[in-house]
Amino acid sequence: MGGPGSRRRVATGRHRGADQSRAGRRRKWDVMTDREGVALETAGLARRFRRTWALRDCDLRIPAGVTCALVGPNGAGKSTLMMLAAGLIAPTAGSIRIFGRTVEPGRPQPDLAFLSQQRPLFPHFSIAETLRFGRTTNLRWDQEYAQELIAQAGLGLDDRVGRLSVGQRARVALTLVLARRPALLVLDEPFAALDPLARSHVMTTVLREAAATGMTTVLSSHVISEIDDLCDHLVLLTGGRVRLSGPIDELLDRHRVVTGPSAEQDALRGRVVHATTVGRQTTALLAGAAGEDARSVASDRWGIGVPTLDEVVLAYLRQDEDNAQRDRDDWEVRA
Ligand SMILES: Nc1ncnc2c1ncn2[C@@H]1O[C@H](COP(=O)(O)OP(=O)(O)OP(=O)(O)O)[C@@H](O)[C@H]1O
Repeated sequence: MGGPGSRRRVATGRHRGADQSRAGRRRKWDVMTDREGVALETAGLARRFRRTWALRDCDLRIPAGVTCALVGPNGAGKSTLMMLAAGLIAPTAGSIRIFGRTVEPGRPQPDLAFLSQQRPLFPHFSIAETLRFGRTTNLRWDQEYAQELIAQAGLGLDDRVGRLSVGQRARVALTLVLARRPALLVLDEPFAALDPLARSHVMTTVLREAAATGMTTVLSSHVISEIDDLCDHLVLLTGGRVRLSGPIDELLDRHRVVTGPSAEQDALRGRVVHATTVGRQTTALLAGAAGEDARSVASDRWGIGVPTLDEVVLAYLRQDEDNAQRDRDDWEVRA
């Protein structure tokens, strides 16, 4: 298990200078965009669909330049947050700002490019026609880069979109958003339905762009192992609320996973996010416990380690599940 210090994410400084010539060429697209500071900020953001609150009390800050994973179970509000950021729907309450500018629903946002889960493309268009469509419908468009990405994908401009594989279509759809040179790229489940090779191509393309230009990326996914290598920032949504948010290294450092005798687990009380007991052994995720600090609540009979991202996310999801079950039981007792 690597400690927090050993985690070095690909999207960070190490690869920033990877392709200086390309970075230089791209600087013209940085105009009018503050890539320092905060990329996305929400205050009391909420969205209701009829009687369902898809998102509530959402106060978030995603710094510029990070690659941020938006995770959470089905129906947690991930797509809703992304659509609010893209200005495709209006908030019921609160506000959302992209690089300091309040998002006004329906107004174009040249700094942001959003790719929805459906990856909308016209099947009867050739790739050349698809790129032409991109050029005419976007305020900012880098045709040279679009063609470069299509060539990298091994595709021809005459290829018909309707005859492409799911993975190839994903790369055309990604080209359409990247050629807009966004300062903030928002991808809703970009790896869904992709085989491992196609997934890796999509990841590499996004990382290269982020490394060369400092682009901020927010992407949703259900597969933690997928985002673990790719992202340096995490937002966990459950039931329309932000459950965890921050740099992944810091989140891991604020938790410890402990394994020890279940007879002693009362000593951990107050720190446990979630515990699982099998036989006489308990494994628990402790919050707010870094290094020696965890030793103050767990005796020498407990093993203490830095959790994986998977362990942290799962513990919070299980805690929510347990709380929901407890609420249901309370209702039944009262009824
Ligand atoms: N257009 C809509 N009309 C009614 N309810 C909606 C609409 N869009 C979303 N919802 C509801 O809002 C909640 C959040 O949905 P959302 O799609 O944002 O979740 P999600 O985290 O993206 O889920 P998934 O991982 O399944 O894509 C759900 O309860 C969903 O049913």
